[in-house]
Amino acid sequence: MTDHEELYSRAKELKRFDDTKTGVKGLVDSGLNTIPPIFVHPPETLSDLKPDPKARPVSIPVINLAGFGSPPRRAEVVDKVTRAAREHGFFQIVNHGIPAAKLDRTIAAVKAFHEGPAEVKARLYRRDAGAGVTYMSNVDLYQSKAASWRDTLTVRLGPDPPVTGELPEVCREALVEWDGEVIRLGAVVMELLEEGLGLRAGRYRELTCLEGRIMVGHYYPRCPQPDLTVGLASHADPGVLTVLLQDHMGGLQVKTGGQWVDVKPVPGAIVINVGDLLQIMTNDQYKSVEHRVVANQSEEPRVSIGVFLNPGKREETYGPLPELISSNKPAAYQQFTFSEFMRRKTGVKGLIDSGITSIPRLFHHPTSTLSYIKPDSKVQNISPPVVDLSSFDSDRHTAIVEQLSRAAREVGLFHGILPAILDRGVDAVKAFREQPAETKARGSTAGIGATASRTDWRDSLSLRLAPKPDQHVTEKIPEICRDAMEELDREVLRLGEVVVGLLEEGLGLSEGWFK
Ligand SMILES: O=C(O)CCC(=O)C(=O)O
Ligand SMILES: [Fe+2]
Repeated sequence: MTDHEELYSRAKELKRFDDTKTGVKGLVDSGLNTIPPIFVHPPETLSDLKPDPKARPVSIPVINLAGFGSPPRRAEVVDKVTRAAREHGFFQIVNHGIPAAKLDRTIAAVKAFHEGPAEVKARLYRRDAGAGVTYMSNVDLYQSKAASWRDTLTVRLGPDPPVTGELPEVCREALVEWDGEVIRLGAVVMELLEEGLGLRAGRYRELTCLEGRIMVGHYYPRCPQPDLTVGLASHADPGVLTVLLQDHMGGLQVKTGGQWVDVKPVPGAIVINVGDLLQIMTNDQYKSVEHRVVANQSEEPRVSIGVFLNPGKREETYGPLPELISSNKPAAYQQFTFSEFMRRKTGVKGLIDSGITSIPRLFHHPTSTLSYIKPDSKVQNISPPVVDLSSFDSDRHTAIVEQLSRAAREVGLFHGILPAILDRGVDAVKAFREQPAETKARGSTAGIGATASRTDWRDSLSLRLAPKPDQHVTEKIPEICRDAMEELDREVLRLGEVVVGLLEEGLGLSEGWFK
């Protein structure tokens, strides 16, 4: 299969899976023993899943909140919470005041939804970011390189409270109650975290940090090939703080000190982690760290419920708090609005336009990738050959075939030249990118992909032009670049035929062999 055919068949498989509206649980219920190829992760992800024999014993702190309200214990608790947020960005809390029975009830309610009637779930199955309640498998199904073994119920809880009637009946009461507990607990933790930085009490409240809440109820069914996929790919949470309730199954891992560490389930504990925005607001004092969930290999499904606490005022500007900036610690980030930060569809350009001077953590690549990018001093300066195709049907023909074959064998890269059309194509794509964010958001697939595992410094406008471009498709091309894109497509096809013909000749193949 060519790369293009492979992409095309993958897209069809994704759509087919999505259209079942029964998620990964539906696959498991159908009794399969191998996972579909769309779930197989690339080798670099899979090799990183294996336990590291050189790993040092590190554990994520479990902090006892008992007595945190009164002076002698308070300082101790503040110290522990602050230290954990600085070192690991993750900690668990016990004796937080929420009875164990309520934790169990919340988990059971989400489990009951996932294990409930397929029709109820199918009715909520939609990829509509604006909807209050949605059920789907893999929020980034069409953006990620590989799908993960997990289904999710998502509920928008704030700033506007959900229309409770939209919540599935089986978990309605439990989730509304859980939201109340998270608001109370989120405030306790934010107060401890701000006290540890010497901030004035209630600073987070002024910044509406707990008002924009999104709840995700994840369901990780048994995976028949847990070595080939993951439950949730490595990512950092974009918001301020995440309050996470996990059941007793385990599988959540955090990257700390360069190694993956299990967040072991502790009865009655709640997991707290720092999000990107809190790292930014604290000017890098608290860390938002990468975490992931391995695929569940047990018969019993794993259930977890995360609540992401985000600012309610999305148009307010956020950035390092002035109290945390000094000449020793200059601002590591500029101010930007939360919607600028979160609105996937404004893409990287949206971030640049908002005036950032350092790139948000979510764009940082691991050092293992970055070391490849450094120039290698031992390598000579080689650049892809430029082959001049003008008058290729004249006496230069043999020389051109020779040059192209050599370029394809040695470097695999070269280009023919169509200067005017190339320039028009490039200008058209630029014109598209410079349009107002709303225009682009309408049809664009560009994204900053905050939930994707890694993010690159690029936005893309993708147009599916083959195998059969038709009127319907071309009409969808944004008008501002439609003519130039169509012209470029025609030229690329023409050039492709010429180059392939010359390559066939260079290899001694019959004319039309590739076709
Ligand atoms: O399922 C879990 O334990 C982790 C969930 C998570 O990290 C998330 O939803 O962002
Ligand atoms: Fe997360």
